[in-house]
Amino acid sequence: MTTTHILGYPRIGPQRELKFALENFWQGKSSASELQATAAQLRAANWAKQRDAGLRFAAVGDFALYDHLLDTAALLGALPARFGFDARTLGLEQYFALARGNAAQPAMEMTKWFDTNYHYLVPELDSASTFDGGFDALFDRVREAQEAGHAPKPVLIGPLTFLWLSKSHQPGFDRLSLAPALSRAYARVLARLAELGVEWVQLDEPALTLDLDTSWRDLLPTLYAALPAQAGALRPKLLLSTYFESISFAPATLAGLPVDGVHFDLVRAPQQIDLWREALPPQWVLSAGIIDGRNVWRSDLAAALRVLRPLHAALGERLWIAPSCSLLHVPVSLAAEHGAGARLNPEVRPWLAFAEEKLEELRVLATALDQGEDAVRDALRANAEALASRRNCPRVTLPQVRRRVEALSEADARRSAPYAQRIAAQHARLNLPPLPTTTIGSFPQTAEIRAARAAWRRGELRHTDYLQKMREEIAAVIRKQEDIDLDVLVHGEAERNDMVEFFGEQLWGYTFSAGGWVQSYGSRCVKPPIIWGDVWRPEPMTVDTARHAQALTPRPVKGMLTGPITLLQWSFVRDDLPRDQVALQLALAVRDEVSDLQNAGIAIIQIDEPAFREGLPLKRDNWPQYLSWAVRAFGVSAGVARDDTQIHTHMCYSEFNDILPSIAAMDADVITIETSRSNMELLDGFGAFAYPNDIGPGVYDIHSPRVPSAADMARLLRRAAQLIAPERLWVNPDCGLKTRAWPETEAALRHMVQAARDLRHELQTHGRIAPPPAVAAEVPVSAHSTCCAHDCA
Ligand SMILES: Nc1nc2c(c(=O)[nH]1)N[C@@H](CNc1ccc(C(=O)N[C@@H](CCC(=O)N[C@@H](CCC(=O)N[C@@H](CCC(=O)O)C(=O)O)C(=O)O)C(=O)O)cc1)CN2
Ligand code: MET
Ligand SMILES: [Zn+2]
Repeated sequence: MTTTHILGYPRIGPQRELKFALENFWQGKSSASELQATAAQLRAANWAKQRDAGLRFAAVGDFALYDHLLDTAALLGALPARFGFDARTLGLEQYFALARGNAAQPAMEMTKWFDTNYHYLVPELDSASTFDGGFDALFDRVREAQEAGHAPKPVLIGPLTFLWLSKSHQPGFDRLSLAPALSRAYARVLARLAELGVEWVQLDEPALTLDLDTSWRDLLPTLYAALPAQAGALRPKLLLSTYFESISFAPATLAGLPVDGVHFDLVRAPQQIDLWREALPPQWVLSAGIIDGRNVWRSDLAAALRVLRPLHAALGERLWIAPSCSLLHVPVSLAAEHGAGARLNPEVRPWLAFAEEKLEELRVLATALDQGEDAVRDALRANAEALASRRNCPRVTLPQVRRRVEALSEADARRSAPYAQRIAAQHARLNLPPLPTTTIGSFPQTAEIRAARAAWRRGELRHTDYLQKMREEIAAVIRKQEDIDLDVLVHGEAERNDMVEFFGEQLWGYTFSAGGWVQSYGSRCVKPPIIWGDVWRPEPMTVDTARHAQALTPRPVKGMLTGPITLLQWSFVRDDLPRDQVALQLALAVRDEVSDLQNAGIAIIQIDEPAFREGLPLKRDNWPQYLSWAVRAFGVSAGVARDDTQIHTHMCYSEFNDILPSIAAMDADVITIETSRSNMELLDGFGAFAYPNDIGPGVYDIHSPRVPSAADMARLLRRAAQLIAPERLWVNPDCGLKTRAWPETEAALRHMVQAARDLRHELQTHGRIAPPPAVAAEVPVSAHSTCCAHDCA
């Protein structure tokens, strides 16, 4: 029989049960045992689903209360030393302190998992990291699954990926030196799993798909050296699992590792199978990741069978089939998308498969291989019909949209004058002081705002009443900003559920689930909208709101838009059109909005691109192509702005230095970026590269409720002023304030305005800004940048 399995299942729950259980626990509204009971129920339900779909194994270890990389660090006994915790006795309070910070320590750093919108906690290693003795939860989970009658297949981050994603802040320490100890720790974990009767373990090694340098490539055998060569008493069989790209190592290199099979992502990198078909070691299994784990489209089962049949003929039982990667990245089930409250376009619904439906696809594929296609004739026919209805749907392709994209010229993607000329026109129009202060767009999304939106969606609040409430909220934040004395205001984004979903809801070619939540980090989720057809903007999306906000104040209020690359990156995107084409369609929609905003008298328009870096391909060879179309798409959206319309962009969560020339080529008049967590280190790159336009380096971390002092922020600004000419410097927080509460927001902004005032005074009196005083031991903020700390509590 063909083995079917999954690399992991969503853990948030069909109704986001885990989110609410976590937030209740953090707020003291429920006990630890209630939280653990919810978690156990979710695991039991997930395993039952896997069994019902005929999967051979139940994935174990894919579930985590906060993050699975944190769980791996705990399992290995490799917790950040600065917390002083013993992994063997890790309690819930300590676990969440690592994830969210506590009074003594900022949280572990959080960053994006490869090219996804999932964020993991970055393990911190140093020369004292020993990996001896970790947290035992994984073994308990194995027993839990066994007791429920399942065959558990534990899922672990493999040693190479673990070490690659870890960081060390100890000067002069190279974490590569930890490889032998880490290898022994994995050997111990595997031996314990073998004792529990575990047959197979999946070691996730997505780092094998990256362009690693020689020192990292050479490390691979060392990292696997302590694992016994033969699967037997001391270790279970090992499936080396790779995803998101093709494996960057030659088959001969991997063939020497003591593993028993390999998993390939055949959705992102189907061509790699040709190389491996011949080279697969004779005892290994080949796990074909044939169903898209990153997107929501129903698979083409006939096409999948065309790939699988020859593999099945050649490999027999050594062929396994699976989704391309963990199903963590897709919503749980389409079951919630029927009946009352459903928002999905009914025409599009049959074209989709969320996690639960993907399990069923696996069952059909395996049955077709084992028993012949007749055994699943009806399912295959239904699949073919759904695909045909998608292919032939006249609403998917819109000739007028295609023509508009084709007609785009190079000039359309550029502003008509160079920055120097534009900025002069903008200074004349805006008349701002030096070091102008602003914020990134959103103000706290209060429970009241969300409740009003939920009531409106349920039909309990009339639309006009909802709109009126949002207008009142906007008026209140305008007054508040005037009172704080910010120079460039924002309307606060109260009316937006999410910066991507909000625009998707107003664009043609998009549809939305009612409950299609995907975990972004911890308890925070997103509901990515779905692009199924050609995109265009039927009418203005933000102009009324922008006009309303601007009418309330003489100060400039920024028009606030999400850029084409972020709209693309944070949506589920159609797979029947190249991404660059979808990006240009989105860019035209944003361009139309920019045009309408400036015609309505809005002088400053921000086009957010926080996902610009995230969209960068995993392999460097593919960077130039992406960067070229991504910069062009941004250029198309901004290119319509007149000289005296100031275009801002905003980026966060990014390692920008790799792509500075492209950021410069976007040619926004002002870029605001996240830098405070790295103590302005990020700005070194902008300084060295001589970034040409205005910059607002974030002066305070919005991920933590901590209120920085004016002196803290002045110190960062002084650093920034050494790298960027003061006349090009703006003063702003790192990112939007939607996850914060009002008291700390107001306090921090008042300090920020004070810091700007002080330095402005110094600049005007002395003609320069002095460097920051040398601090005896400057706290390396970057060493422990915080994450969502306390967001939800
Ligand atoms: N798409 C996206 N990706 C991003 C970011 C982002 O802002 N958007 N920011 C970065 C960090 N990631 C983040 C991801 C999520 C959230 C976040 O705040 N998520 C909220 C949900 C936001 C939302 O869509 N809210 C909706 C729906 C809220 C909701 O759950 N409503 C309840 C009922 C409402 C109530 O009574 O409270 C329901 O539907 O059941 C709204 O405001 O309308 C959450 O998990 O709590 C923040 C940052 C990177 N990636
Ligand atoms: C994740 S970037 C967020 C930008 C958006 N304008 C906000 O302030 O929330
Ligand atoms: Zn941001």
